[in-house]
Amino acid sequence: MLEVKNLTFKVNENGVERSIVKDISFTVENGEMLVITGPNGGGKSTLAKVLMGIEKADAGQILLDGEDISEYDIDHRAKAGIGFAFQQPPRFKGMTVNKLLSLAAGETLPEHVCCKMLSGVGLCAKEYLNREIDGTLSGGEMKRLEIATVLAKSHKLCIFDEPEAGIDLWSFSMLVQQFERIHKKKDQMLMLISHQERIIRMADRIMVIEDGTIKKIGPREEVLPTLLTDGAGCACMEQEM
Ligand SMILES: Nc1ncnc2c1ncn2[C@@H]1O[C@H](COP(=O)(O)OP(=O)(O)OP(=O)(O)O)[C@@H](O)[C@H]1O
Repeated sequence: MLEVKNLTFKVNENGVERSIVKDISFTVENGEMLVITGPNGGGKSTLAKVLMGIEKADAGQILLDGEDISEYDIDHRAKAGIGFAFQQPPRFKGMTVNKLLSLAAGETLPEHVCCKMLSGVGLCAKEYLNREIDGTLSGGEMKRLEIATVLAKSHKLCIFDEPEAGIDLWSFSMLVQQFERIHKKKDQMLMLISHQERIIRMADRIMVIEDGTIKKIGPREEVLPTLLTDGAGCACMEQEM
């Protein structure tokens, strides 16, 4: 279970302090899929970064299965069980796709396992397995590789920030299937930040973040209809792909 208590994150812009995440508290139950949505600039990605340890909270507490991880750095949080896409996968000479997947999994993966992972995110394994992670990969290919690295091993909590961004319809469908598969097993918590109706519809609970605060949180059946009718909700939700 993830418990987030009174989380606050501020930035200093030209000497003026601004709260981007304002005293946010919520929980994610074991096996639950929480989808976070809301208008652009509301603070969703920042919240994710604070949870991952990329940004340091100014106040508040984060507990993962009762363990206080608030002061942990990124590596320590990853070890504690938080999985998230590499924002910038390592791009040094010799880092191939299969090496990256093995790195993410924490063990040397046999080729057939890497192939399965790549197919799962819509990448044709044969073409990618030995390819170097460099500037020749397209944005959509990189995004899917990032997602494959998160899925490479089981975590207590997986965080995906707009997994739909920049990927084609076919790959998006494959991703949705991956999320459904993980969700069905109920052994990992999933936190997905998304504007996509198809992803929002998979949620057990939906949390709407606006202006750094939780505007709504509740079961899908309760919150989804309000997104469809609410002005702000409509603005933040993209049509089904
Ligand atoms: N380090 C920073 N310094 C200054 N402002 C920041 C910083 N990080 C985020 N912001 C601002 O905080 C606000 C929230 O940004 P964030 O990326 O978290 O929003 P979001 O809800 O994920 O938006 P979107 O739906 O567009 O992805 C924005 O106004 C952004 O410009």
